[in-house]
Amino acid sequence: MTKHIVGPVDASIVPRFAGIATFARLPRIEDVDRVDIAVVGVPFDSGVSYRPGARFGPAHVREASRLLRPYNPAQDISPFAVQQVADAGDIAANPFSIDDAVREIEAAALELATRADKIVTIGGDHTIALPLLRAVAQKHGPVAVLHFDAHLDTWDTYFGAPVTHGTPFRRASEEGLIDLTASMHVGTRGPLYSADDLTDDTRLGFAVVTSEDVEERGVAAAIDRIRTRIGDKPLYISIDIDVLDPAHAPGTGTPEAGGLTSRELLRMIRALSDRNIVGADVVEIAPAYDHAQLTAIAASHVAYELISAMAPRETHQTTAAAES
Ligand SMILES: N=C(N)NCCCC(=O)O
Ligand SMILES: [Zn+2]
Ligand SMILES: [Zn+2]
Repeated sequence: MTKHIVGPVDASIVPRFAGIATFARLPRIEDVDRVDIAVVGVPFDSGVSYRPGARFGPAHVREASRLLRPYNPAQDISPFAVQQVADAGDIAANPFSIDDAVREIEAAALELATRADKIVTIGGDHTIALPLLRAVAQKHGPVAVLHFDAHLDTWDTYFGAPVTHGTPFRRASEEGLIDLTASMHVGTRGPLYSADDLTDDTRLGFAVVTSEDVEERGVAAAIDRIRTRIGDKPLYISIDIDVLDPAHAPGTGTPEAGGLTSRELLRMIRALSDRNIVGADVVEIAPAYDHAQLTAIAASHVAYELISAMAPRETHQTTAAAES
């Protein structure tokens, strides 16, 4: 029996600049029966250490995602036709209490997981990866984490606060949410507090492909290291948009020079389409510092490649029904 899949609004019938923005003009979750992938926003940025504004990231990425088209030639897949993808709106997270917000995000992600097989989250600052990983680990156990970021985000505390956007992977490691034999940071660079930041991170168990490694040895070598490291483990991909060079993604809270190009990042995600991706986030998009939607366009393509990489390959592709 063919499953009925509701695809994006057809841009040849309703201009793509018309209508309320859902991600990629997909249906809202309320408008479909079953969901393979839910795209959900987490407009929360109370965990930032520098520039605020990522709370406006989800709306900004949705706005910039209007131009995405249904067929992805780079992965030879129509990601919205072979699986039901829907926009689940935003999680309401308390902006005045990080503790409350983190509880609310975990609870909302668990609730959403009863309706959707997989969740792709648009942030929000990187604090949100902690409650998202708590929810994912309840379903899958400890997951391999592939973390694209300029920063390690395994620092301990800021001003004594343990849950911030610089600490999610330290807390998640301590809580046993991460399979540390199969996890790695990609694209790290820039000034640190001390050399201990690196040794602490290595002691936790993460492997690292730095931004300099990508430049020196090339993207193909980076992809080899990533694929070997994650193997066939359940994989959670967390992408801080500041992994991109500020030239490619200026709209972010803690930019660092010398980063990846969007082309390099998209290629690395495409190389994961045969892996068991169980969830993903794209975080730290801060529109107040963006120009010409540069950062949001990059983030929307990153999310599109993630959704494409998650798509089932064995299913025969059908054309998505255009519904508005
Ligand atoms: N997760 C992001 N984007 N940044 C962490 C930066 C922490 C710091 O201020 O040192
Ligand atoms: Zn970062
Ligand atoms: Zn980060």
